[in-house]
Formats: sequence, structure tokens, C-alpha cells
Amino acid sequence: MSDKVVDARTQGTRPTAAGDPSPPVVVARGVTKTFRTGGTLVRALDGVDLEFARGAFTAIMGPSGSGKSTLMHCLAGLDTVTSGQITMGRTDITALTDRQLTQLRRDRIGFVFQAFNLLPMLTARDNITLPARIAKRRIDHQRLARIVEVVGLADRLDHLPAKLSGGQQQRVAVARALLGAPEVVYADEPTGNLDSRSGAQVLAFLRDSVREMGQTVVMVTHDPVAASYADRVVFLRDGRPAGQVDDPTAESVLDHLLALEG
Ligand SMILES: Nc1ncnc2c1ncn2[C@@H]1O[C@H](COP(=O)(O)OP(=O)(O)OP(=O)(O)O)[C@@H](O)[C@H]1O
Repeated sequence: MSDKVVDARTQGTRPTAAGDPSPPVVVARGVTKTFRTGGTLVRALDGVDLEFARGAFTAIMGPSGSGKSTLMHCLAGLDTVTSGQITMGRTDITALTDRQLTQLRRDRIGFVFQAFNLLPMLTARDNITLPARIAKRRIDHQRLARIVEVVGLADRLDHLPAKLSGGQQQRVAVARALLGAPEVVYADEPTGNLDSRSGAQVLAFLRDSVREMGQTVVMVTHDPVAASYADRVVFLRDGRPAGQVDDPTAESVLDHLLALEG
């Protein structure tokens, strides 16, 4: 196992240039989530304490059924917790009504899913700007130009999704998630439907958005290579944090994963 493995609960912050740790954007404290299916109670999250640093790229990994998707859904306000607290900035998202959660997701969070979810009749540019137009937000054209430059799709903006490769479509979806300068982008298996070359382009784009635009990204993945693009990988097992790897490589992630599954 990697010697970089440390306790995930105390390592959510990231030193700033001045050496002070920047406050985390998202904090989970004692989060539990149970599901009742028929007569049985499934404890998907069992006392999760984690912090996610601003301007960092964090991957969440763990064996199948360890609670990764449930954690991401709770962090992103897509699902409610059974107990515990999740804060985003100064907002206690576990205290919000459904309506407030909808607003939080729309205004402060970007989402990238395994399916690209682009509208087929809209050009790449119109897909990227659609959420802003729906929310009646002013489009920041400077930021749009910057994102388009980082995403490397400047010459494809007028194409319909059907004329783009899978990797290009997912880069459009990431650009769409980034345009509103969300406090956090949550990505759930963003390369699950892509070949390895296209996946590498999408991951490099996510990483560049962190490095060059200070974006905060949290990504669930099964793939140690995908996780190696992150600054930090946090692991779950049986609904609990099970260590982390900083500055991961595919090998160090795989080592930790194999130790968890063994
Ligand atoms: N809506 C639900 N109803 C009942 N049980 C659920 C529900 N969602 C998740 N679970 C259960 O909670 C546990 C954690 O599931 P979760 O999908 O979060 O794990 P995961 O780590 O994302 O798994 P995978 O890697 O297979 O996607 C599992 O036992 C799962 O069966």
C-alpha cells in the first residue's frame, strides 16, 4: 500500500500559496444514509466525515456497493441524508427544503454524468449555454471563450451533438457544467462510456479546469487511471471513509483498492 495513505477525515484542506489551508468548500459530518427495501434496512453511508478543498480535484473510489453514488448524491443535494450534516460554503444543505435544494443545484453546482445528456437539436454552443438561459442568468462571454479554449472545441461549437465524437460530446457536457462558475462540479463516472483516448481528453479537461480556473471537482469513478488525474483519492468501504491517497498514480490507487477489497 502507498506510504501516502493518510486519514481522510483530517486531510480535506489544501495549503494556499501563503501556506495557510484554504477552507473546504464541502464538509460532511457524521453522515448516514439508510434505505429501506422491503423489510430490510440497508446502511449505505455509516458515519461519513469528509472535507473537500476549494480548487482541488478529488476522486471517490471504493468497492461496488461501498456508497460512492449515495455519497455523491447527498453531497450534491440530489438526495437527503438520514442523519448528520453537509455544508457547502456557509449553507447547511441538509436543512434546505426541496425547493431550496433545486435552486442550490441550479445556481451553485455543476453536474457531469456518464450519459452526456445533450439535447440533439441544439448546437454544442447552445447546449453549453442552455442552463444559463433557462435560469435567466447573464452569460459570461469571457468565461465562455476561456472554457471553449481550455476544452479545445472552438471549431466545433456550431456542430450538433450527432456530428461530435463521444469524447467531444462529453467535453461539451463538462463545458456546460463549468460555464456558471459553480462552487463544485460533481462528475459521476464521466468517462464510463468513452474509449480510453477520449476519456483521457475529458479527464485532462477536468484537471485543467481545476488548475487553470480554480474549479473544485469531485468525481466518482471505478477506474484507477481516471482517479490518477485527481489531486486526492478518498476511498469508501461499507459506507465509511477508508483512507485516502494524495497525488495518486494509477498504481497507488490500485494498491489501495486491492487492499480494501482483500
Ligand atoms: N435507492 C436505493 N434503495 C435501496 N438501496 C439502495 C439504493 N441506493 C443504493 N442502495 C444500496 O446502498 C448501498 C450503496 O450503494 P451505492 O450505489 O451508493 O454504492 P456504489 O459504491 O456507488 O456502488 P457501485 O460501485 O456498484 O455503483 C448498496 O448496498 C446499494 O444496494
